[in-house]
Amino acid sequence: MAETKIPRATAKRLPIYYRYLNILLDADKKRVSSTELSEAVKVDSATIRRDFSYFGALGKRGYGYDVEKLLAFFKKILNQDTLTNVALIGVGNLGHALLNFNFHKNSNVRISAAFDVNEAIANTVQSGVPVYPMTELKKQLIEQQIEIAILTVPTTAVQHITDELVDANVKGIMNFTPLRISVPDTVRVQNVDLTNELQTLIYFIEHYGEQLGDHDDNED
Ligand SMILES: NC(=O)c1ccc[n+]([C@@H]2O[C@H](COP(=O)([O-])OP(=O)(O)OC[C@H]3O[C@@H](n4cnc5c(N)ncnc54)[C@H](O)[C@@H]3O)[C@@H](O)[C@H]2O)c1
Repeated sequence: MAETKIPRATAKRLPIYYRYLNILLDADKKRVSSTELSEAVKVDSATIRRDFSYFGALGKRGYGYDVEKLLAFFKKILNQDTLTNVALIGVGNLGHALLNFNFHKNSNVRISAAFDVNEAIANTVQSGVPVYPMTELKKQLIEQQIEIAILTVPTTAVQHITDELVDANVKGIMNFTPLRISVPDTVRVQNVDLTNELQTLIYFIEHYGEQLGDHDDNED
């Protein structure tokens, strides 16, 4: 099951389904139809059925989906039962904001170590997270078995740091810098660019105006 290859757009929707299913469980709901789910998460029901179909037939015709079963299933797929420790590199404006936020509500992910070249911030604790000097990067990542890193450093430093992360066996990088980084095939990069997202939003509003629905995601 873990090896199922799913489209990126489907993967991006899984946490949305997961969050809503938790709400249903808290409300003691035993089952949910794809139409109900569709209205709640603002994804059309055909897409939901197709997304779920990548994992085999999970629902029953005329019955819908069993909330508990579906939740258990997503929990496993999304690794919700294991805590994932993440490193943050660059404790500046954006880094501080992320440390402060630290994915509280999504308790299976947390930033457990931060790194910065600035001596004034290295060897301090920020929002409950230890900040290490860059000289300790590889040692700490390996010791703490951290395989995911968030990059919030200036663009000038980003490729060099990426190479160090790769050398420390990091498997996934969330890149907040506007620069596209080079990594080997074994490493996955997720770029986050707020300017792009805003520009896309402005484009859609200017070109499609009132035809817009609630879509918040690109299709595959
Ligand atoms: N993706 C987005 O939506 C978004 C939004 C804002 C900022 N950014 C980007 O995020 C990055 C950080 O922005 P910021 O406003 O927090 O910058 P900042 O200058 O406030 O912080 C950068 C931090 O990185 C540290 N740093 C510098 N060189 C380093 C190195 N070689 N190794 C380790 N740490 C190093 C600095 O000491 C500083 O603490 C920039 O690349 C910026 O373009 C992205």
